Amino acid sequence: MTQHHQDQQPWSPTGWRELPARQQPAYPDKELLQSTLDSLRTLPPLVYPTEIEQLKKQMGAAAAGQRFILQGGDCAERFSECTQANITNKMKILLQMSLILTYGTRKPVVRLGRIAGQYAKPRSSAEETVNGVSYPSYRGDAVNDYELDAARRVPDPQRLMQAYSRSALTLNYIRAMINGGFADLRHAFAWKLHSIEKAKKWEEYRDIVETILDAIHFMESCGVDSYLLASVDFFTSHEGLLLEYESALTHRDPSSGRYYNMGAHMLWIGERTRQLDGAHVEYCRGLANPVGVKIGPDADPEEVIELLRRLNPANEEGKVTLITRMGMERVEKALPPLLRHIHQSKTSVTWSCDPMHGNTRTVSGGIKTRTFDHIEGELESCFRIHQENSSTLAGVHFELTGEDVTECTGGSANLQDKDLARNYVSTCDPRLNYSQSLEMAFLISRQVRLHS
Ligand SMILES: O=C[C@H](O)[C@H](O)COP(=O)(O)O
Ligand SMILES: C=C(OP(=O)(O)O)C(=O)O
Ligand SMILES: [Mn+2]
Repeated sequence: MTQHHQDQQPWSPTGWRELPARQQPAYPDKELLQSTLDSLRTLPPLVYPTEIEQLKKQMGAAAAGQRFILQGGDCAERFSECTQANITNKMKILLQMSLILTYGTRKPVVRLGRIAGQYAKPRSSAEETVNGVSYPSYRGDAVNDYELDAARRVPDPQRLMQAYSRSALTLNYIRAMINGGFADLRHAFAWKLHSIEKAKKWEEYRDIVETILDAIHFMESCGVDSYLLASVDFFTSHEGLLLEYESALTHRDPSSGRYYNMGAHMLWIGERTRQLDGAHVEYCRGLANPVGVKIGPDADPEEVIELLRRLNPANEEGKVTLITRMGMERVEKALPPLLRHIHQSKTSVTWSCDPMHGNTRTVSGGIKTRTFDHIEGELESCFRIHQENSSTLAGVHFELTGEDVTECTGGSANLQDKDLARNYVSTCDPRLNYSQSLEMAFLISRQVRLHS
């Protein structure tokens, strides 16, 4: 099969098995894997095709500058964190950020959580060594246990079923909250989090909410019905890493004949698994879902164009989002040629910036962190470079949490490396905490206004 003809070949949800698949768990118990996948295939989908199409339309509108995408959540969700408090706090920070962004940019925000399925992680190294002992690396709760115990680090297929169930439970609660009016703008003061006293930006947020509430009261007193403010669209996404799991959740929609991954509204392909002739690209090319691809600083522009042709042969708007994650230092050199080549190729792309993954540094003791100023630096460069190249940055992609964690340094509380140990909770990459996330939303609003 030649590279150029692969996209014309027939596609099936499991056709990727013919191609090399990176970052897949080596399950010792193959029979248990098969029976788990068989059960997963029979279970009801988590999302519905019309919702997926709705998101694709919104992503297309964002590419045209009519909307702005906020994609965010944990690096790795944990099964143990599938609790009311945890889900509520994540929704609170995402809703607060989206309100700040809507107000600041005057654009509707596409709310896309890294949530309800973000349970699998690609790793740089297959093993980690602690106190001279080697263990298989933790690959997310869908694969193995975080606990440092050799037996518990062995990939267990039953975890796939737990991942599906926890995703369903999480999404069920999100839907209940939204249907119940939790996202109603008139309740924007109630999205208060415990760590509010520490969030210097809360005052600024409160002023925005007061202005919005005044406007709503004015509208209502004019007789305008404001019931529409009671509900919002909220979509789910995760890295489409574990291909056996993802293909078990892929179903043909009988009314359109198209295949949808019904485990999430959007999937993305990671920087480590986006090889042109690899299994992840092959799997994703047959999906009708919007698909993201992470793009690091070493990506070859011609290869990215080929990737776009492969993933989006019909050049459908909103179908592919390129999420650049180049790092503050490398973005200046690496992004402009990519934008120019893709512009010339006339392929339709939604551009997003992940200012987290190119800015990771390890401090003594082996803790991974990211500096607020570096994150902001990449984001600002990205906005400017897009404008200089007549391109639109349609959204942002963040690892963040509503909790008061100490994982990234800087921000208004000016966390230092020495503070990281205080409340470092993430099992993989460092997330912006509640106050840093709020602050970031104001910075993004400013950038969107400056560059549109
Ligand atoms: O979340 C992204 C990757 O899984 C993560 O950055 C890899 O981390 P590692 O380099 O510690 O394996
Ligand atoms: C693995 C991730 O990112 P990347 O593929 O960009 O390294 C991630 O988003 O957690
Ligand atoms: Mn990550």
